[in-house]
Amino acid sequence: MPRISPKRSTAISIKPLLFFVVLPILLGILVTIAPSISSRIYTFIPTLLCSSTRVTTLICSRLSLRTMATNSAPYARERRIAELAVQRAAILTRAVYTSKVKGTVTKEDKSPVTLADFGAQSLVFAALHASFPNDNIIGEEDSSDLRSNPELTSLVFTAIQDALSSNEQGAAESAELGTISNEQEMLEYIDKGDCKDSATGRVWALDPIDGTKGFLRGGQYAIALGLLVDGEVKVGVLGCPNLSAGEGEGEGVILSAVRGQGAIVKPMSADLDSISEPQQISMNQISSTSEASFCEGVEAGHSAQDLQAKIAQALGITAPSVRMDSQAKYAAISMGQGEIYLRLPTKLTYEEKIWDHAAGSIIVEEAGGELVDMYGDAIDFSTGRTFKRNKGFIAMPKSIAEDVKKVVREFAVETYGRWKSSL
Ligand SMILES: Nc1ncnc2c1ncn2[C@@H]1O[C@H](COP(=O)(O)OS(=O)(=O)O)[C@@H](OP(=O)(O)O)[C@H]1O
Ligand SMILES: [Mg+2]
Repeated sequence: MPRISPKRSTAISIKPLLFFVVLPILLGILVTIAPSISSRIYTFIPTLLCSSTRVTTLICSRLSLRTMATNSAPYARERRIAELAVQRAAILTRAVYTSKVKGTVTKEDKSPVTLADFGAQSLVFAALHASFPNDNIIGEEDSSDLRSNPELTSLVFTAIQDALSSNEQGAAESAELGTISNEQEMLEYIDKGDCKDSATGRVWALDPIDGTKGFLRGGQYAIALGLLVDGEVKVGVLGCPNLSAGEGEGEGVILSAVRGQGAIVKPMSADLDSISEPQQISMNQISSTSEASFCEGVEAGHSAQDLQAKIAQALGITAPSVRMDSQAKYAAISMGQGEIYLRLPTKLTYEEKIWDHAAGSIIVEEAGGELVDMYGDAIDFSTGRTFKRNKGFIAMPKSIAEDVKKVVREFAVETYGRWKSSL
């Protein structure tokens, strides 16, 4: 039962008194003296309203001018901090890859995690906390494997200190990106990613190393960071240390996108703040599915490769699939290095993770692509840490989207039936 506060019950008891006694007296006085003052009241009230509206408008316009001066486009600051945080995390992951000790442990779900996953997560969360302390965060890792392993904890902390000292930041930048002073603080940052709700407010989703198996074998991997606002991805940043923007370009790219503003790529080693006109990226808007090449995951346990091969054949694709770990697949097709990404489930009980798609999805969409599930339905990012309304993810350029969706839907219905979410 809702409780009535004492204040509210007093208000109820004096209401009749106000209504039946005080109000008639005031009305009486007003009627008597109205002829002399009513005209003044009637002109005073609109004047008051107008001037307060003008003051409000003036304040608002001053504030928005200031905001525009420092932050010319929506989410400019979020994109910038996310890019810098991902770049700093990549310094750590690259250093761990070349060092002998990777600190690999097996998680409860049997997947590997390395000291680089923990270090990257801690660095990115320190940056988000420094710049956006009120935002929520969903992160793949937690600190439980570290808290029971002091040796690994110390290795992660050392890797973080090395990355911080080799990242040549100015004082202002390190204030924006935060630092990590001791092991306890590092563990606390790692555990900031325990948010469960992705439907309301501002929520960042991070995979500190997407494609950990790819990372370990020297293949593709990605540091993937997305910002959701009320369940919709608004900003995405993908750091792909082993991917190139094209022939003759160096290895290592950072892709980013803001909803409605297109997608861009920058060299990973660049001074990101000094790039005033970054390179826009766009998908190949081919006219027929038979011209496409398609990407899929390396691990046979992560997507139904046999079914994907049949779908490719039905689409008239003759080129062999390009197998690649991580969201580098989204990055590759967004830069026109391939056209279609197929990820159909090996079992319907597996729920795809929000951090495995948040950043990649917006980059593909802003590069002129479409991302839907295997039945052609929109992807719903509002269901928490995992996707509860979608199975099977497909991405392609808009120009061939209708044809691809039709074929994939037919195979999906035939293979899995019409899966229904329990939500
Ligand atoms: N059964 C199953 N089905 C689908 N996806 C799964 C499955 N098991 C794990 N994962 C997630 O796959 C993430 C790696 O995806 P990839 O695209 O790199 O897969 S692949 O290795 O290239 O096949 C991997 O992310 P990381 O753990 O960050 O590497 C997992 O989140
Ligand atoms: Mg991961």
